[in-house]
Amino acid sequence: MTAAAERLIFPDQSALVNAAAARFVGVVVAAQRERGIATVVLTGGGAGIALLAAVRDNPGEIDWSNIEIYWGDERFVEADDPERNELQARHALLDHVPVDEARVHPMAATDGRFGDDADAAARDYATVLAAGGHPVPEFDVHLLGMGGEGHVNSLFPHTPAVREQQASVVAVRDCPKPPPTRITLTLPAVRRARQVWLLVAGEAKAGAVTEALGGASEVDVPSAGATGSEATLWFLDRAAASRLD
Ligand SMILES: O=C1O[C@H](COP(=O)(O)O)[C@@H](O)[C@H](O)[C@H]1O
Repeated sequence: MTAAAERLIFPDQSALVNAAAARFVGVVVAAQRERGIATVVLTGGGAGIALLAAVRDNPGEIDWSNIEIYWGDERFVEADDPERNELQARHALLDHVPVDEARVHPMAATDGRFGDDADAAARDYATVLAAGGHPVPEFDVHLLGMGGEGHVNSLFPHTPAVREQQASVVAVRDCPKPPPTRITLTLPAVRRARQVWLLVAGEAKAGAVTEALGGASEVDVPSAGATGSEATLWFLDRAAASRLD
């Protein structure tokens, strides 16, 4: 089942990030109370990393030993490259809280076990996702940023990756946004999440927001296909929402 998208509009990115961070803490704590463990998917990008820094400032009652952490996509570069979504997430949050490293699941880097074989790295991450017995866990929340052309994770318009219906994770080459080689969860994997949150700020994204929420196809505007089974929340600042009715 897919939930109708809900729009939450804030004056600016800072207000958006603070509201999303507070809600993220609430979802994690509620999942830990209900199921003992929370399962989240992190994203890169400006708002996604800012959310992690805001959670670091106000972590509420999160039990850091009982949170499984995955990434929705990764730039396929060396582990210490500042472009890595993992590295940015570690600097913003994970290096500062007592997470259980066995529950932190970064995607491979080019200086890791698969070298520059992005397909092998993607296959490996599919195995990581499947370790719990389902091809993809039922994530409590999957965070997403969105690019100005509507990309989410590393799913760009009109690419094989955004059309992928079988694999949970694929390698992507020749991305229009650098770095060119990436690894990404596919839309069917994103849709395993109970809640999908899109964190979108800035006028440059207003057109894609309007198209995604106006019924565009996911091949044209990948964010249109990013939905959760229980909730799909669009956290928008006024600029990003400026072309909505
Ligand atoms: O390249 C990426 O871009 C998106 C959006 O980033 P933003 O800075 O425009 O918000 C991001 O969510 C994704 O994880 C990342 O790899």
